[in-house]
Amino acid sequence: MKIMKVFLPVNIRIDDKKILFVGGGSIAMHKMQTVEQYARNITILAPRIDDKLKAKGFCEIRKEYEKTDLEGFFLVYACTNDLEVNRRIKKDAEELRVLVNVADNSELSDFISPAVFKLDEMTVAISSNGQNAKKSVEWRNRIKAMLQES
Ligand SMILES: C[C@@]1(CC(=O)O)c2cc3[nH]c(cc4nc(cc5[nH]c(cc(n2)[C@H]1CCC(=O)O)[C@@](C)(CC(=O)O)[C@@H]5CCC(=O)O)C(CC(=O)O)=C4CCC(=O)O)c(CCC(=O)O)c3CC(=O)O
Ligand SMILES: NC(=O)C1=CN([C@@H]2O[C@H](COP(=O)(O)OP(=O)(O)OC[C@H]3O[C@@H](n4cnc5c(N)ncnc54)[C@H](O)[C@@H]3O)[C@@H](O)[C@H]2O)C=CC1
Repeated sequence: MKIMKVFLPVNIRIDDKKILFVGGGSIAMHKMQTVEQYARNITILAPRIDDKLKAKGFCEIRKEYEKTDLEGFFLVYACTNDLEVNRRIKKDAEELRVLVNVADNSELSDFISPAVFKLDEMTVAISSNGQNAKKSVEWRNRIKAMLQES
């Protein structure tokens, strides 16, 4: 029998760590909106990077992914539109002990992204164990509205 995936909620320290996004399209942009509220040491690696991502001024590497690109990174988000490349990133990251999020497959991910509301030092982070992202967003929005009322 296949074991069900389980994700432990943790707050992981990243101020002294490097984060890599492989792929610079709409999903990378989407994830960046949360990550950039916490991290500055971000690198985007892709042959083509969307203008909106470029405007953020993070480090850019304009090339196709290869295994050595992972060296020195703590977290990697595999966000290319090539599912085979995303799987290769997963395999390489495992070998190099880099924690990986595979945008198209939470089953292959070491970590997933919760729905976040941040206000100064306070954070609310909602997850559905990767099973119902829409519901996570809905809960986050309700809690956010409630907090903004009070
Ligand atoms: C596993 C995970 C990815 C990961 O992190 O690995 C995942 C997977 C999937 N998302 C899907 C759909 C959508 N996801 C969003 C948006 C967000 N998704 C996020 C997280 C996660 N989504 C992780 C699990 C989190 C958890 O545990 O709950 C948020 C919270 C955070 C972030 O991405 O940064 C971010 C809100 C950002 C914000 O607002 O702040 C919207 C738009 C919306 O609702 O606004 C749609 C509807 C699109 C539409 O219907 O058009 C589907 C398709 C099936 C389905 O419809 O459910 C899958 C399944 C799959 O791809 O396997
Ligand atoms: N987790 C989620 O919530 C969702 C995830 N997805 C998945 O996210 C992935 C990305 O989708 P989009 O951002 O919309 O695609 P996109 O087409 O906007 O961007 C793709 C990016 O990948 C880059 N890329 C392609 N091949 C590469 C390689 N060999 N090395 C490095 N970079 C490479 C491109 O240059 C581009 O920057 C897809 O696999 C899709 O299935 C899609 C919807 C929801």
